[in-house]
Amino acid sequence: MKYISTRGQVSPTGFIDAILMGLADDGGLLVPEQIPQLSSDTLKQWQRLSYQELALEIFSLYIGDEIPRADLKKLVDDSYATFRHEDVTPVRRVNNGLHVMELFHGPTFAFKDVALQFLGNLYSYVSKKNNSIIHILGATSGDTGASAIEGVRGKQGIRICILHPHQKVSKVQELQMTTVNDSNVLNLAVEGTFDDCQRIIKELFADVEFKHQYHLRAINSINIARILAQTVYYFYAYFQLANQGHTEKVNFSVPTGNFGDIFAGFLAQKMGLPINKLILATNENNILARFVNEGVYQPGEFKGTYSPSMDIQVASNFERYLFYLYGEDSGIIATLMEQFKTEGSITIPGDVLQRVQSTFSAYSVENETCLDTISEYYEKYDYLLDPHTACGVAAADKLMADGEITVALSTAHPAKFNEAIELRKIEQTYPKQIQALFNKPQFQRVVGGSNEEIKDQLVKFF
Ligand SMILES: Cc1ncc(COP(=O)(O)O)c(C=O)c1O
Ligand SMILES: N[C@@H](CCOP(=O)(O)O)C(=O)O
Repeated sequence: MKYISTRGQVSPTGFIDAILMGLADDGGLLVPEQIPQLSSDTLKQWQRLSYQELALEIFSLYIGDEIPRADLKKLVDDSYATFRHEDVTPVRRVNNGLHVMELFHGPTFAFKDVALQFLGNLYSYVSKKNNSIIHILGATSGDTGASAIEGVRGKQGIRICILHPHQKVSKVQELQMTTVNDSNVLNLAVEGTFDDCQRIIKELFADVEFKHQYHLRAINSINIARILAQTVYYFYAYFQLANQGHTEKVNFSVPTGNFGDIFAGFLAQKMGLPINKLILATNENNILARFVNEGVYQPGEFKGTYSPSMDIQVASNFERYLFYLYGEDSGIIATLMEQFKTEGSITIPGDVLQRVQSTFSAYSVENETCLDTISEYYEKYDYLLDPHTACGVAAADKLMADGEITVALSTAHPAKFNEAIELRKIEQTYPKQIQALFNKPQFQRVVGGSNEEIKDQLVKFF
């Protein structure tokens, strides 16, 4: 399998080079040259596979023989051995129409572990095998950072620097990142928003000379490995339901910020998974919901919400979706992204919007609705939702039709976001791994948001 850029100016490249490249060198995003197509026979054969077996099959399609199968199997097995649930991403029935897929059974209690345990091990494998230098630079609104650090802390040959918006992540997220005292980890708390952090790292990755000189690698969902790993659980959820006799198409409701998770669902659908609608749920930072409902992609005003990990205006994977929406025409994408840069918005015509709406429906969840949903599900079903998951569940309740089955992605454990939960006077017991964080010293540097200051920190650290 080769990987190409959404902007068409990078020669097709193999899987490992694509992972190491992260952001494409022309500023676009890497996508597979062809999306593998699965027959209904293959889907049937995969229906009884374990999570690990399924991951191995899906990764093999995208990696080919670049990694020997036995090595890939070991990478997969090691990556999911750290999960606390034997099904890795179990699906629970909540009521007749709604099932919740719990993606938070990994080491940092968020869905990011599913991909970042794998990517951490993959980087370690590549570093040893090819003698590559791995200097990771990432931006986080809280979960990616903690998960990426956990995936590589203490690993030989790897250093990681994570930018997070100072005092705009939850207390537990901050502790998960900043109580790590391994010498290969640097936490920079940026005075600004997540969008500022993401813009800085994208600009540093786009400075190809700097990127190559310091061997910068990505762990955010601009890295195609993240998307591929997140595709697996859509299949696994569908198979878990099929094994219970639900063979009809299902909806997936996805709390969305950077458009990585829902893009993984879109990719699964393009591979042949019988998905009805992808329900895109945002919080009050609703650029993507407005796009799906009105056809205009234009950042609004930043709002701090109860689901801080989705406080995102500019979605880094949106370009990948536009690429498929416009028939894989990299010329159009380069023009649209240039237009977004200069004019600050993209508007699509009515016929294109109809295509968007045949795949997605979208709902923007207000702060109070998010809390109401947490209270309602706790009281009615004795099930505690984290505020991000609550956005997905609220959107599913609003948008799914009678008789449909929807899987809502539960992207984080509620213990990570007690700031929201306690507003509804719900008392939760923290898992012991989270409780233990409160007694540890923190290590982070608070920095301003200029590229030069960050560069300076990186040069000293790497
Ligand atoms: C808990 C949680 N839910 C949902 C999201 C949104 O996912 P994505 O950015 O892939 O759209 C994030 C951040 O990525 C998150 O941390
Ligand atoms: N919500 C994310 C933001 C970064 O998203 P990514 O999927 O591109 O890594 C976070 O928790 O950091």
